[in-house]
Amino acid sequence: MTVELTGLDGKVAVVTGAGRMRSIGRAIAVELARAGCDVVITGTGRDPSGYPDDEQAAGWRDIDSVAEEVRALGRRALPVVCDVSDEVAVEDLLARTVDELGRVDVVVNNAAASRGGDRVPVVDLEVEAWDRVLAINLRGTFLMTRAFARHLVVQGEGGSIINISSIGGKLSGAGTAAYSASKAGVQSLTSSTAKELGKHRIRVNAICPGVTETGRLDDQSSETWQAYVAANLPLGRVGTPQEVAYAAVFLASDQAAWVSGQAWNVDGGQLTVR
Ligand SMILES: NC(=O)c1ccc[n+]([C@@H]2O[C@H](COP(=O)([O-])OP(=O)(O)OC[C@H]3O[C@@H](n4cnc5c(N)ncnc54)[C@H](O)[C@@H]3O)[C@@H](O)[C@H]2O)c1
Ligand SMILES: O=C(O)C(=O)C[C@H](O)[C@H](O)CO
Repeated sequence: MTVELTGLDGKVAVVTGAGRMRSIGRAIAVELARAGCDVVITGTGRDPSGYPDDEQAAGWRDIDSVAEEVRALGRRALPVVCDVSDEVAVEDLLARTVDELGRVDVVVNNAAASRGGDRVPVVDLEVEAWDRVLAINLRGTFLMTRAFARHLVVQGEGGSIINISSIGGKLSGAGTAAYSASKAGVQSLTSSTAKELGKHRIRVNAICPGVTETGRLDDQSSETWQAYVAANLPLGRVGTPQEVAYAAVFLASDQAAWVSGQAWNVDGGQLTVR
């Protein structure tokens, strides 16, 4: 017997932070399109906080290529520049989605940043770095959830909100305080909103990826990396963006109709039940 994932044909999905080729957001956008969704792909083209790095600019670079991949699968694609930490930009994103694609069914809050807060102990952490990471990862997920959940409630046909957290939100490491706190906050927000929105048949879940092979891993030296993998990953390898995307497609589908409020580790077995 084959279990076919259903309920996504002709639905509209929004995936934030999907404007890079080697990324989890791009893989989710493509797999949702393959499952039948039209997809709004968002990325940033600027850094509103003026933080000195190219993390935001790079988030827009490949957005048209990702949109082309979605169209090649026979689905509509709408690429939009949107900084998820900006309330007005998020409201504009909702308006454009509904104007141009007519509805919303699936929202994937994937956009995130860590730079400035990476490998910095709390005693050395700049307030600006803390604020920036929390603004994008947690405030951004809140703003997106609030705007799109309001619409889903009025639309009246249920929906699925999927928040990309991290195992780092469950297993806070030294030097990752801002990022880990933001991802733990995303899990807490997932729990609250799942309880509030269940009566509208809106399901809210988090996915907690472990180390996944995206552009973010480019600066890992191979020796350190092999040692990390050997010590921490029972399956002996890091994950692929597509493997995280499969979990997102399942959570978006009708086959996950009774799954809500969960924070699902997709991590090669790094975190296990206690
Ligand atoms: N790669 C991993 O090992 C890993 C592990 C666990 C969790 N995650 C999570 O998976 C998600 C995707 O990560 P990725 O590895 O594909 O990295 P990524 O950096 O390619 O993806 C994050 C995207 O968010 C975008 N972004 C940053 N600030 C934004 C803003 N203000 N508004 C809108 N978009 C913004 C970035 O430009 C980027 O395109 C993130 O939530 C990340 O925390 C990744
Ligand atoms: O969230 C990320 O970017 C990760 O790579 C998750 C890490 O595996 C986790 O923080 C390790 O403790």
